Amino acid sequence: MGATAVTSDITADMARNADGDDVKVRASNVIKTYPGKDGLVTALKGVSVEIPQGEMAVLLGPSGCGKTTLLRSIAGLERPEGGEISVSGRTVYSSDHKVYLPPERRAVSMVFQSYALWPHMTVAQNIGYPLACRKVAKAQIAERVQQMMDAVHLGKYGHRYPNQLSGGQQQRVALARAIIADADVILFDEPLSNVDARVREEIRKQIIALQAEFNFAGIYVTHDQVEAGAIATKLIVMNHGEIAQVGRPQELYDNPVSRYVASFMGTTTEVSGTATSIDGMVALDTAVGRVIGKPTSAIVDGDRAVGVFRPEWGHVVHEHPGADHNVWPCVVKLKSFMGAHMEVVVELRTSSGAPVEATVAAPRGSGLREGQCYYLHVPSADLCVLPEGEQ
Ligand SMILES: Nc1ncnc2c1ncn2[C@@H]1O[C@H](COP(=O)(O)OP(=O)(O)OP(=O)(O)O)[C@@H](O)[C@H]1O
Repeated sequence: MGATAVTSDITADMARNADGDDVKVRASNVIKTYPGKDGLVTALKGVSVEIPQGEMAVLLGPSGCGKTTLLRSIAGLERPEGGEISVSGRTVYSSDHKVYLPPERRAVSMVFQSYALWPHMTVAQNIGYPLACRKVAKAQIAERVQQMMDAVHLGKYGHRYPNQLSGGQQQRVALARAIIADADVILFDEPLSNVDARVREEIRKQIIALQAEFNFAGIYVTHDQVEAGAIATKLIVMNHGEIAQVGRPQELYDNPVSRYVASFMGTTTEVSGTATSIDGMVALDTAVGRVIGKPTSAIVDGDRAVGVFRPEWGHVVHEHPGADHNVWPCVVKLKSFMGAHMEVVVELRTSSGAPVEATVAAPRGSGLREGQCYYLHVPSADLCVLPEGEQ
């Protein structure tokens, strides 16, 4: 990293947002490029995020969308070309004011995918290391280490070395080490991708419990939508170095503002058409007839748009349900057993003759048969209408 100009201001007011939250990380208009084979690659195109105390922000998106670059820029492991980053109200990076604080001066802890434990140190020594660096008294370190080992259920493993632990246990040591330092902010770089599914779920629950106990602000990178939904209080979906949408996981699932976010958050069926607005709702003229839904992004009359719904928003029924909108005759093409429910693919009749397929979740025992005719009903209050745009 280049020369280090250090001027940082700390003010309590800077850390409050308009809602009065104590903002622990604020990134404003962060730009980062890398040299690529065919010129510069812009990994972050002016990204802004705000993470208050006690929130777990999850950066979610496909490979290459810029999640790790944003996390590493906040940690100080990457140096952006533009924008501003503050941690607990202190400017740690500013392109305008030529501020760059190195990682060790940013009051952030980090948990890596690779655990990054010292192999020659015991579990207790690894966990106590941040306190030993600060020259905390030995008796106090021993007490805090025991407390942290108990918190991550490794109370009896203090004397072991990392190579005598499973991957999941090693990651719990790394977690304890990150938390013992009392950092306001803990950054998690895909911490669970090296552990198996069962252990992953266990550690995920432990991270949630530890955050409730220690009240740090977390930023967590993953490309696993299920993991993101389970752990996030604030989900940040990224796309090509930009933020596509921010909100609680359920908001993004129920009210995506783009087809990209809709499909990234889970299975969708899409029906495209031309929009006309009616009383706050939008009607689409489509190949399956009129589709009515709620606009979750700005749509004006005449726009090309898509009606989007999730499997569990649709109902495949034997008799016409009597609703005025969004009822279509259909034929069941395929039924798959999914454990808690059946996934049913139905084909809808269209004016053009080209079939439209929809995926619907049906209760087990609903008696649907492949090849038989039914009605598909999607309540208009659930169905989202989104700009056709790019996916
Ligand atoms: N050190 C580097 N040198 C050159 N290009 C890089 C470097 N690091 C990242 N990039 C590029 O920047 C873009 C964003 O990468 P980044 O690693 O932040 O994405 P990501 O969303 O974290 O992906 P993944 O989930 O695969 O880790 C990609 O196009 C990547 O190829």
